[in-house]
Amino acid sequence: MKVCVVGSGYVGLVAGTCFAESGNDVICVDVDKDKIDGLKRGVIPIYEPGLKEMVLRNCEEGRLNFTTDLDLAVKESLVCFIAVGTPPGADGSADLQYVLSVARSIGRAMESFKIIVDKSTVPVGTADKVRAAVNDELGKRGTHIEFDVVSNPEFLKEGAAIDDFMKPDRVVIGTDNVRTAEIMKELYSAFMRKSNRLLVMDIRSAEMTKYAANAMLATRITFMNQIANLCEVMGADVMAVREGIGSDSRIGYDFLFPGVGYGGSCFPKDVKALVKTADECSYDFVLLKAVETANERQKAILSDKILRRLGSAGDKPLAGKRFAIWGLSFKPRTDDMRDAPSLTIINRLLEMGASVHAHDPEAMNEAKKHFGDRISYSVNKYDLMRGADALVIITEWNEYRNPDFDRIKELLINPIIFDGRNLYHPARMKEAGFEYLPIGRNGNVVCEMN
Ligand SMILES: NC(=O)C1=CN([C@@H]2O[C@H](COP(=O)(O)OP(=O)(O)OC[C@H]3O[C@@H](n4cnc5c(N)ncnc54)[C@H](O)[C@@H]3O)[C@@H](O)[C@H]2O)C=CC1
Ligand SMILES: O=C(O)[C@H]1O[C@H](OP(=O)(O)OP(=O)(O)OC[C@H]2O[C@@H](n3ccc(=O)[nH]c3=O)[C@H](O)[C@@H]2O)[C@H](O)[C@@H](O)[C@@H]1O
Repeated sequence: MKVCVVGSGYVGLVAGTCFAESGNDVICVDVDKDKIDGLKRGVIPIYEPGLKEMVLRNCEEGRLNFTTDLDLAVKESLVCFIAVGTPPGADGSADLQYVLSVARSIGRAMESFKIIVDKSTVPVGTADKVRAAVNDELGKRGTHIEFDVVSNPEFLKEGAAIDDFMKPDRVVIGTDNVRTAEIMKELYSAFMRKSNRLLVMDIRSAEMTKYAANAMLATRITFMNQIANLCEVMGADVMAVREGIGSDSRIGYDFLFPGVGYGGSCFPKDVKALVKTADECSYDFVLLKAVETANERQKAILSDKILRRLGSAGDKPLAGKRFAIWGLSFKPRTDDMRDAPSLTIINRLLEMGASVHAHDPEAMNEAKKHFGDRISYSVNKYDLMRGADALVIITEWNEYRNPDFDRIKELLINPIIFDGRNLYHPARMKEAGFEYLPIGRNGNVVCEMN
């Protein structure tokens, strides 16, 4: 099938590449000329495991192409995906300017029947706006061409994007047209081997499904963060509690890891957008508003602990203190720093007068865009600890899981570790001579917890 994907970011590039991998002819479009020029030379603009190899292979075999020429891509394709950003506007609602601008461009370019698929995360009712924008452009041209608008939200996770796309738990197709549903089923058939859960539903339900999924996951994480905070005061251990509740098949173990608050390009903005959608309909979504507030507080948990343990009086209570940071990206296996908790935590440490020295396996270039030379960076994860007052763990990269603790103890001024991701066993850290401050753990757990 001939497919174009407009927007070659995390979602568009992964979707386009996976569609090419399953034998389709795909053109990925972007307005960013540098990005497209780079992709043509095999330079992948993001870090996503497995993506580079797959892009190179499909380009070489001629099924995957890159262009800034949207007109040409649209003319040559039956299915046109919109996969551009929907960032939060000033009031928290999803900013649809990029989606609607692409819809207009498609309306100006199309010469035959098209299936226009909205893959960006968009509020309920956006498909109607896309349809109106395309019709408006066709009207300006004084022409009538049939087209269909489909909602096909994406559920991939960064860091596991290819696997999530090729082996999805489900694919959601929102359409009111049976023939279009069949074409979409054919396009996705290669990915339906793990589960045959291709769910065809009405467009508005498909649009809502995406927000409901992200809001549910954000709520679940927030719930666990609050349980962890309570465990800490009550002397319980949140990792034992996780085992205890996760074993109930109605609850399950996934997405119950407490930490420094959820971040990333989607949970924060999608929770905000859903609250805003509800507000616009005069529905007070109290639960999600509380989730947002609780998550903001959670991002301050680590810096609050640091302040309590190492702070002094005055308006710069951490002046003269030096911190080694492990992990900058919002989660492991990505270089994405959009809404990363590390931004809040590090800014807070800097405001309190501390100096910050950071390591991340992939995100240091991204971090430089945010912090510039206000912090220093180290490609070696131990060097930055020399003379530091404590180690602060923000992101759970695998390479931090079994470090050389003797070396850490030698380098730090104080053997203190503030762990925002509960990577180590508290009892063992105590034996090793560390003062270990995880999230919601008491160190009395005798058995190993996963
Ligand atoms: N990042 C993720 O893990 C996921 C994102 N989503 C949703 O997918 C959408 C896209 O997200 P990302 O891929 O992360 O965004 P991104 O920011 O990585 O990529 C968007 C791309 O669109 C391009 N673009 C903007 N306007 C354009 C235009 N008029 N024509 C052509 N290209 C244009 C930009 O240059 C950029 O390369 C958002 O709605 C997001 O909420 C959904 C699931 C997962
Ligand atoms: O709409 C999106 O963009 C995507 O958002 C999330 O994916 P992503 O943001 O890539 O990453 P997650 O693994 O979901 O992590 C999000 C945040 O939650 C945090 N998290 C996750 C899981 C957990 O148990 N605890 C926890 O604190 C992570 O550290 C991270 O900050 C969803 O998981 C995807 O299904 C969705 O498609």
